[in-house]
Amino acid sequence: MTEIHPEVAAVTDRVIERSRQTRRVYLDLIEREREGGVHRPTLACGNLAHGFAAAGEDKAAIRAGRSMNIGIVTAYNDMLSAHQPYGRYPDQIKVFARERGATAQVAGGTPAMCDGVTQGQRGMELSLFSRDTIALSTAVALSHGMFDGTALLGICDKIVPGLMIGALRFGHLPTILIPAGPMPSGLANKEKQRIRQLYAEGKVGREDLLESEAASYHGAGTCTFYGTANSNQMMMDVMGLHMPGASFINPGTKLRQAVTRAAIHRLTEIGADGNDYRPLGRCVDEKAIVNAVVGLLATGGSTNHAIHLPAIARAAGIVLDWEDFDRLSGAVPLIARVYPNGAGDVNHFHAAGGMSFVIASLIDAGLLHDDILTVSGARLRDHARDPKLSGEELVYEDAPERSYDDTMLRTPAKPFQPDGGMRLVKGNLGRATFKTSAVEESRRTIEAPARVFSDQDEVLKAFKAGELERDVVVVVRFQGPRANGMPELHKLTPPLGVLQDRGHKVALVTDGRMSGASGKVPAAIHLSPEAIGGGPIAKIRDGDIVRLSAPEGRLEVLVDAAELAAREGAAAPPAAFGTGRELFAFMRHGADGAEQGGSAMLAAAGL
Ligand SMILES: O=C(O)[C@H](O)[C@@H](O)[C@H](O)[C@H](O)COP(=O)(O)O
Ligand code: SF4
Repeated sequence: MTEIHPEVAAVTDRVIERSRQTRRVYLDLIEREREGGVHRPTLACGNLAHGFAAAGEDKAAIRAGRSMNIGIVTAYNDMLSAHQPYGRYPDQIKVFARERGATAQVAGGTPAMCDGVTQGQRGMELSLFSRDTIALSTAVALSHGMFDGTALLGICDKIVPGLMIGALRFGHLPTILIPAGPMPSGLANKEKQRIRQLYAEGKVGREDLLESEAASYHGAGTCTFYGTANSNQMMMDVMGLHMPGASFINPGTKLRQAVTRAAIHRLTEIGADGNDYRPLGRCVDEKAIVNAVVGLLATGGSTNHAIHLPAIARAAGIVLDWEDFDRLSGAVPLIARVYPNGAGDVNHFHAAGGMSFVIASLIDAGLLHDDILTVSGARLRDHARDPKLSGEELVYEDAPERSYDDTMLRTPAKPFQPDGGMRLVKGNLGRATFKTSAVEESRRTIEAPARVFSDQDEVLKAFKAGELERDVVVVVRFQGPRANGMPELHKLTPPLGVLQDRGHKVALVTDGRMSGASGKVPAAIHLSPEAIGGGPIAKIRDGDIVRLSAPEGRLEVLVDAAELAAREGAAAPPAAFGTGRELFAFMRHGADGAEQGGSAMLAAAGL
């Protein structure tokens, strides 16, 4: 087995050391929950009878309590193309559970926001907090205490993080993630992006744009860009929380169903009453969390995980910060280019070798921890195998030695770039995330006059009015968790991309977020401290020179320190009403920083 890379080992030790106290508290909690928590055998008759009243053919087995009862937590809805296939999963899962003498019940559902539907709309201001709403819904579902194992049905952006945060508070239960897979490839993402830029320039009309979008997002399954949803799949793979090869099999295929079936069968084998107990809270340890960061950096994954991963880690008593990301980014090379970091999409990535290639390459280079507690029972290296059907039977084959497509995949020895796709930039404005994997090298240092906004729609208006036709650092503030819920500002990508393509030096600096599908425009995002509460971003004025540089790890406004300190910060826009945003005011008021996960829920819980 390859020695673990010294920097990966050092960061892992740093996380273990920093988390020692909180991790101890967490492990004690899940031990108490296992020993004395709310369980079917300890429920009163009235409780139990309510729990199995509608269980039909499973009633006797649930009542007897001699086999695993799986709690399904499902984020099914028709809004997310990725989650639409889940509508039929619970009935299938019940059949698969019965095949192993177990039972399954839908413990509860969670909301799931499609960021594609809300992108650029008011709903996006609920997006980040929908993650914590999902965590709360997961806790409500599992609080019934009827279950000995958990199956989580969720794929997209905040849904996997929310399900994980909620399920980790029931971390004494064995838990498996059940993906549904990407939609088949439609219109190429780069062509979609080209039509969007033409529309932003007024060169094509709404009908042409809609036609292009509908050809790209054309069916059931996850969107095929490598955004937050597909980054979630990769992370669950390298954390060992999926069955091997589960992530990128298309929905509605026999192979997809076979892997789901194998996942449920496996779940019935890792319960507390068996001889291979694998509780979620022990699977998600410091090594698994570091693996998720390494996988994210090596594949150019979504910047949103700079926010979600610290939140997931906190739920397991683990403290992860942006220095960890930055130090790992210096050691972990970029070995995959999937749109927006390249031309191909996740279907092409999967066909080119996909996660088998990534897991094998990173473990063999000592960059991933191989010795983690996987749900499959195998070492992580053995997850680098491809699921196939032999007749009706699921078999795993060694990934073929591929003359892999090196426009999509490279080995760590010959990477696309020597360092991972995500850097920490800091200076007199605070700390921010800068994703470099989709930004041309020549654009990773930008110094230009600022043009300051407090609203993304104002940026679009200024673009349309021709006010941005120059070298410019667009500063959009009051977009942090406590201001307006930290929406993604992905709608700014096409106009800023147009300016960039016209030869201007362009960058974005914001305390908000971008989509995992954003890419080509250099951006310092998640800037902390945010404008609300006095972050220096509130003091930047039109014309100030702002410099951001990924190679230098710096983000600065070039204004004399005394002058900057003497400036009054801009006033925050009024709190938003409408589209339900007022209902989330308590989450805005209590949210902590993006680096901690931007969560009022975790902050108030003392986690
Ligand atoms: O972080 C992400 O991956 C995004 O939130 C993604 O889920 C979102 O839906 C994008 O908006 C889709 O991309 P388009 O908006 O470009 O279609
Ligand atoms: S990937 Fe984004 S746009 Fe696609 S279904 Fe998921 S949330 Fe919606």
